[in-house]
Amino acid sequence: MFLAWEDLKVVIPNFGQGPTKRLLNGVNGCGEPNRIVAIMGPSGSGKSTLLDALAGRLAGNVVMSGKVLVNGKKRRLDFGTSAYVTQEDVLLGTLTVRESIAYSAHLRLPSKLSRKEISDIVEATITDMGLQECSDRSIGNWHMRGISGGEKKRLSIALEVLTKPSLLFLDEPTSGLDSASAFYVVQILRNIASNGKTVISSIHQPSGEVFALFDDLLLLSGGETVYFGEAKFATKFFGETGFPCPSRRNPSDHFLRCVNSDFDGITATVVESRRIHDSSFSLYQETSNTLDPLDNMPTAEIRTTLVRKFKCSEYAVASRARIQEITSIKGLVTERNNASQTSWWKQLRVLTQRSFINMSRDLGYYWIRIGVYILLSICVGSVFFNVGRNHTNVMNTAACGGFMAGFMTIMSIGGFQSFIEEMKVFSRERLNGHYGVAVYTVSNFLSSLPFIILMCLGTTSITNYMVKFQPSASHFFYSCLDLISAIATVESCMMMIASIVPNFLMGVIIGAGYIGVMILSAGFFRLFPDLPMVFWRYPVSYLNYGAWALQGAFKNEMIGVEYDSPLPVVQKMKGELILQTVLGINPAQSKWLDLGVVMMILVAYRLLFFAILKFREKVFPLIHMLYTKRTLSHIQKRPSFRRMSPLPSKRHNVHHALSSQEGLNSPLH
Ligand SMILES: Nc1ncnc2c1ncn2[C@@H]1O[C@H](COP(=O)(O)OP(=O)(O)OP(=O)(O)O)[C@@H](O)[C@H]1O
Repeated sequence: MFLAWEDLKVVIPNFGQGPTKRLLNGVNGCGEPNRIVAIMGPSGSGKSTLLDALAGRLAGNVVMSGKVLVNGKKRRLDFGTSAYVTQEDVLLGTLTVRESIAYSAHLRLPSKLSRKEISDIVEATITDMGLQECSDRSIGNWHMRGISGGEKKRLSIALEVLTKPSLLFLDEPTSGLDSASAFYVVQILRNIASNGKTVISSIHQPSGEVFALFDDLLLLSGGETVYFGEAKFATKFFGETGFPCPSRRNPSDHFLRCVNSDFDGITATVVESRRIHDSSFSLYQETSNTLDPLDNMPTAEIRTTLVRKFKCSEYAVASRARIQEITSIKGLVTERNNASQTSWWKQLRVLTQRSFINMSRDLGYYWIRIGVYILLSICVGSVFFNVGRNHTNVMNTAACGGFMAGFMTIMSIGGFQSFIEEMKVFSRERLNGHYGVAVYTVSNFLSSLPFIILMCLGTTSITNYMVKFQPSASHFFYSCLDLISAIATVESCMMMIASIVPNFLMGVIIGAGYIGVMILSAGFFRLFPDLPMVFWRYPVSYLNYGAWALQGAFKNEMIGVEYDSPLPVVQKMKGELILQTVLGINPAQSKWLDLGVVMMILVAYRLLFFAILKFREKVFPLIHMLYTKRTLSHIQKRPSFRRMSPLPSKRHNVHHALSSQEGLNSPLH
């Protein structure tokens, strides 16, 4: 796959009077099969932004213009066309290395492959990535120590290269790794590229050995190109520009040293401390001669010189010719071999199984909650022990039911961290085209169901036994089903919140707020007839899963039961009468209707969850395209934007103004 990008600009628009911040400013480049392009630059120079722009993953608040051509055509690299390995390793920590690769293989490789064939591919990938030694170890999470950082990175790459994508993006694959692990990772990229793949990777500060493995180098500083061309000629370019690389220094260190303004501060401190230290031994004069010549020149000046000289250099001419050649390639079709080729049913089965295994191994997902629920049921059971059928105990029964339902639903927030982790894995896999949104929303529900059933069976049996609610099997069955539906509803709602706010704290606040409103409005603490008419009664109590679930539970417990009466003339009071007069609930309406409504709300939440994921995927890019068009037409009118040209000469300025008009008017995303 040939990828070329021309005059790429990424800006954060400023609709006020301030300047528009440019993250990338007229960047050109290309990637070809069998070659690795290394994107280097100091921190904040725009490496990740460039990768995101090329892969079509830019954040919603930025605007991009320019051309990205895939095999000579302007097209989006969307789901499944290429693979992207993010800087952060987003993995399910409870799985082993082999399991992770195997599930990924089953999710994406063609259904027609036999188990044996898939297993052979998995084993070959493990060997290719050098993961044999840790293949049966868990990846690790908050309560489990797992594999090392380098192994995690190789696993992240393994998961993306399983389907042999033609184009691979990697965002700082060696960050946080020691030099040996970093070399190993890049060596693997070298092997991938050598098999005809195009590899584009940002990299922070590679060692000399690692640098030698790259074919092309794109050096960025402040969003501008300092050098683009063959990596081996970069040293020559720096030498010709007046900044030769000292033989003792690793070339990549030297390039970064020239363009990283952070060194100015460090250099000043080093020079000063050396002066103080050496002068005390009268050696200052001698050692100051050994200082780097770069120490005497501000980085901004070096950078400007390099950017200017590169634009007029033979290296820029050569790379422009290469880009031209690539953009004029005709007749090559874009492969979509990275998208999943597995049937819907197989994906559902594999995803449900994987999610179930993850939930069963992650203590925080359900096990801790199940433990807390059981303890709580024992406590509530002892407080309301054998509550009895005296009319004075009617409110006790109601309080016990309300407390259990309220507490059990609000505790769903306990699983929020795990919901967010799973959503992150989903987002990564979805962007790389592993499976569809529908299959995910269904599989996540199916895998959580056994745990919710176990949780509700445990608590209902303890409370029912201790409090002595109606003992018959059908009543027990109803209580259990009622609680299962209520909890599954809240869990669906939590998943939905996790899909909107990927931030733990915000998610918990929003989730708690939501459940709080639902509990308060449910008549848990105020009876239905007494709820204020507007808002709490209409519409909230009707939209509230808790109100329906509790109403059903009261009917289940009280209909058909007689309570001792406080009046001497009437011996017994029917449960139906108490329901109507004391709790304001209509006994004529079946308890199964209440249960049905809770289930409908549950389905509605799952559908909403699906709709939000779909919306993000389909409608966001459209909204973003309109936003880009509007923003570009807005900022182009501003003189401050037009004035800022990356090109130095007058001739270049005219040419650039024309070409950028063309590019800016045709936003890609
Ligand atoms: N969506 C965004 N909104 C606001 N600022 C952004 C956005 N994306 C990037 N930036 C800013 O753009 C600059 C470049 O960021 P980028 O992540 O591309 O740098 P980088 O070279 O990859 O840095 P590092 O090596 O530290 O990862 C930074 O100052 C960053 O804060």
